[in-house]
Amino acid sequence: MGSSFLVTTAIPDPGLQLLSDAGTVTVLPSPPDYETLAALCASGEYDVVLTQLRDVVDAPLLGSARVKGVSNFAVGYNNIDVDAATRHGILVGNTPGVLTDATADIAMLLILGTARRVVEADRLVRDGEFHGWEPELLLGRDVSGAVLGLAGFGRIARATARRALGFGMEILFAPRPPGHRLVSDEELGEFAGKVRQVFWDELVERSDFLSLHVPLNEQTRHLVDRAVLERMKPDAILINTARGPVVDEAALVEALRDRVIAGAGLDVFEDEPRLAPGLAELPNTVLLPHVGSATVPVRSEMARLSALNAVAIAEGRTPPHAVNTLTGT
Ligand SMILES: O=CC(=O)O
Repeated sequence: MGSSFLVTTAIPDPGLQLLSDAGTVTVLPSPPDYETLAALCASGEYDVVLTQLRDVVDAPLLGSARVKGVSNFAVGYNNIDVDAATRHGILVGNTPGVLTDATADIAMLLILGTARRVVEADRLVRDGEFHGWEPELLLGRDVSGAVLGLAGFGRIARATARRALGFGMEILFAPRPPGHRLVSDEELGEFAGKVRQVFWDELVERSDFLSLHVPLNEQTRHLVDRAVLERMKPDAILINTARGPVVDEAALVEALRDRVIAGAGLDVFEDEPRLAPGLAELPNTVLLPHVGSATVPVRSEMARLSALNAVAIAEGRTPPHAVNTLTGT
């Protein structure tokens, strides 16, 4: 008998095909609420559940779950309590690598879009307010020569650095702030001599654009709070393509309103899909609906990887990308 898969939200080709080649697939008609997902996972009917970022897979759910694995359709897995999964002998898969460039493109787009006021400019044209070339219409700021500060220096931060170097930016980074292991010159590889490693405080104070590339965990939740925003340059712009809760969004709205910093480019929000009150009304922001990985080829690769992870876990093989290992189970 083949394996049995629960898919909380339909995924693109070839994901569902790979799953159905390996067994029975149940795709839920709409995203499940927490109780529904917990009950389905506890039913014993499924070998692996294929989840989305909005599916909360916490310790109580995992405690009652009768599944071999959870395959997340994302590189981030802050929606899953991985320690609890490990304790209960449940493997967790994710989809790293395939979305690195697409997400770095969105970081660069937000840098350019905030610098050159693209949302305001687009609105002006659509509103019929473009009356011809003017010397002082919608003046923005230069990206070339500006300091880009990268919080974190993993795959997506490096891909962003690669792009930003092409735009003539000066690049600083702080590895996984606050206060994490420094990156050796050897590990810098292609970036040796091109980017400079600094401590978190210097990164905050020197960046013209501060771009966040850290995973969400207890160390990084509200990493950017009012105190950090106040230490940024008054003309600095905050870019977030990582996870919303890394920023205290209410404090950000206040800081943008009070001109403590100049702008923000956000692809992620603290309580998606809700926005902090006031955020949508601020002109000095570019707001995207969490589309870092949203290209046709990337979503298809994510579907392939998450399905391969699910099938491998169901069949008792090592998945291509697991974020935990089970020893002694
Ligand atoms: O945010 C998207 C992801 O983690 O893949």
